[in-house]
Amino acid sequence: MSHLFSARDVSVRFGGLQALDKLSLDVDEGTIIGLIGPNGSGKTTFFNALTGLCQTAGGQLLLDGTDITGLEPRHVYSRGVTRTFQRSRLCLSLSVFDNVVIGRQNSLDLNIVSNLLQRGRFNAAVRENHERVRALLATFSEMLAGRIFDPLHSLNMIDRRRIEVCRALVAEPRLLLLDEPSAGMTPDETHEFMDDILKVRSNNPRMSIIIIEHEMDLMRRVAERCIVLNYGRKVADGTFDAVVADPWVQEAYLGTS
Ligand SMILES: Nc1ncnc2c1ncn2[C@@H]1O[C@H](COP(=O)(O)OP(=O)(O)OP(=O)(O)O)[C@@H](O)[C@H]1O
Repeated sequence: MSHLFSARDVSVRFGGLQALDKLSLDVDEGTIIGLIGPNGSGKTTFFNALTGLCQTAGGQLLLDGTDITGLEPRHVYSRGVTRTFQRSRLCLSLSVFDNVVIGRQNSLDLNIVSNLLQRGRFNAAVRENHERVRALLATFSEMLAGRIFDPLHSLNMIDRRRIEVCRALVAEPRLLLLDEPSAGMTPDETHEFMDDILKVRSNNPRMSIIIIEHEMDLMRRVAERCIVLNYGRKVADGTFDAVVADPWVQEAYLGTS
């Protein structure tokens, strides 16, 4: 069976540290995969390797069977892999609209001269982008959509996270990578955010999502499959219930054995 994405024996080294050690995993179209593991187990490194932000020392990253190993981040992005970051990369002084629309940079004409000369085309592009961003914000709430031109710094934590997700979604990815999206949220906000992810999923049934999370309730609710890393190696792969029942996972990660 062909997979949307596959990692084959992917290794990453930082000097003497083996951050990923022959990691192999498959992601099918339209699935949500949870990636869990202790701090420093290589989860973010995997996202960085996949999005071209760090070099691999071996192995292959395949998107639809095409080797994307070593591609520059913008080329991975234009092939339909987008992401959020553990630490926010939003620009607080810009508007919500600006922060989201920058995710469509591949389709924006940023040439001032051509935009001045072709005002009709420019205005149509602005209208189209406005409608697209507004519709995305409305996925989360009409209230957020109504704040499209507010400065980002006026939004609370959960709405900022939603903006990061919208920025990753605006390019209509095939594979969305979410790196600890609930970090810094209260339990109530985390609960709301779970509903958000499920909404995103039902609006984009063919898109696949890999989500790194320490919040186990969130994983239980949204992830169809969980993969557990430890010291850069895959140590478990299965449904949430199967993975958390694994004695190794209980002892090493959940501390409940
Ligand atoms: N750029 C880098 N240079 C050197 N070492 C790095 C670099 N990036 C990550 N590491 C190391 O690689 C290992 C894996 O880090 P990584 O951030 O992928 O872990 P993680 O599972 O995402 O952890 P966390 O849950 O804390 O975010 C860690 O030991 C980390 O210190």
